[in-house]
Amino acid sequence: MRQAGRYLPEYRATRSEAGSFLDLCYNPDLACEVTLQPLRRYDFDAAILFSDILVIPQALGQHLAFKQGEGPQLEAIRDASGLGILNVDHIHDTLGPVYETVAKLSASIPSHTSLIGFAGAPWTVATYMVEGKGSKDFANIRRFAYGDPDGFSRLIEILVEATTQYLLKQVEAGAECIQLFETWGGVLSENGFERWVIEPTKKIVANLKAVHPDLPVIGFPRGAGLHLIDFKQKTGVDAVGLDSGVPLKWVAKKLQPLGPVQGNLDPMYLITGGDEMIDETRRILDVLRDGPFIFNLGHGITPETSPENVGKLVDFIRNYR
Ligand SMILES: Cc1c2[nH]c(c1CCC(=O)O)Cc1[nH]c(c(CCC(=O)O)c1C)Cc1[nH]c(c(CCC(=O)O)c1C)Cc1[nH]c(c(C)c1CCC(=O)O)C2
Repeated sequence: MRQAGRYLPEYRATRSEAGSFLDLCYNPDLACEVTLQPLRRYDFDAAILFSDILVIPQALGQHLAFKQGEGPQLEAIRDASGLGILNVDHIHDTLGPVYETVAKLSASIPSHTSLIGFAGAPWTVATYMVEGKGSKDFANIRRFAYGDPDGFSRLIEILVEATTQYLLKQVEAGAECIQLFETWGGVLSENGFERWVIEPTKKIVANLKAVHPDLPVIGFPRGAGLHLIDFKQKTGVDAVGLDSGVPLKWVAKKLQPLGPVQGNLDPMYLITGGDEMIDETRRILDVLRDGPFIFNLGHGITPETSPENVGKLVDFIRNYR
């Protein structure tokens, strides 16, 4: 999950030194610094590369900006006629600084800390490319995907290719594990989920494993609900990230026997804190402790999070028996 960010004063300071959020993503020294900041405070077991899932559309040639308070803005591609601006051949020209960040991190994180590289999964990245920004109803992308599946699959194929190349370079630079963020998989119909979430993820996992058979890959299909079993079995991911809504007794019975799971504290508990945060964390650990399990949040940390509560959470988990 996202662990760096605006909840930390030292992140806000480094971000203003960098200029903008994207300047920070493409500045290897400063991106390395913000990745290390939460590790210094909390000594997490893993570090996640600081970058963003939207560097891929940008590297493919789509204009991207992050406007203060408004999130990402892209020039929307609403149908297949818009795909001509995308070019997979030169993505590393833009993404080079990200690989440099990974290499720097690999040299500077403690030896007991794992380094996670990441990318957005194709469907989720495509939502921003087609909607042009964050969306509430995903009407434009569903219209494109359902109305012109062949045209839409060209976009997904471009993303499968670019994402594979991007992740292979991250691994070459020192990433020890990969997480694929499928934040918006839950908005699709049953067939849509199969075609636009499971199929492309399966291809990326196969492409990565063809070169690095032992590379651990975590899939995080947020909002996937009952699709989680299919997702785990068909895509070939090693572990599955759980959003905060997934019922854990069901996970312990049906999903955890298939492989490690990761999750799923609602990040809002890091704002509210107190006994409620500890009780909810204990519940998660109690239900999932008997199988392979990585404690995590159910979604990224928010800017309003209290850094002190993160410390309390980590202490509780470290001392849990
Ligand atoms: C959908 C998505 C994005 N980015 C990401 C996702 C998938 C995971 C999820 O659902 O949260 C993934 C992501 N984004 C970021 C990371 C880095 C990981 C880390 O260092 O913790 C990761 C893994 C940095 C970031 N990416 C972003 C921030 C906040 C930027 C800032 O400093 O203002 C960070 C730290 C910005 C971002 N990036 C994105 C949006 C919609 C926004 C705006 C929302 C906001 O402003 O909080 C796209």
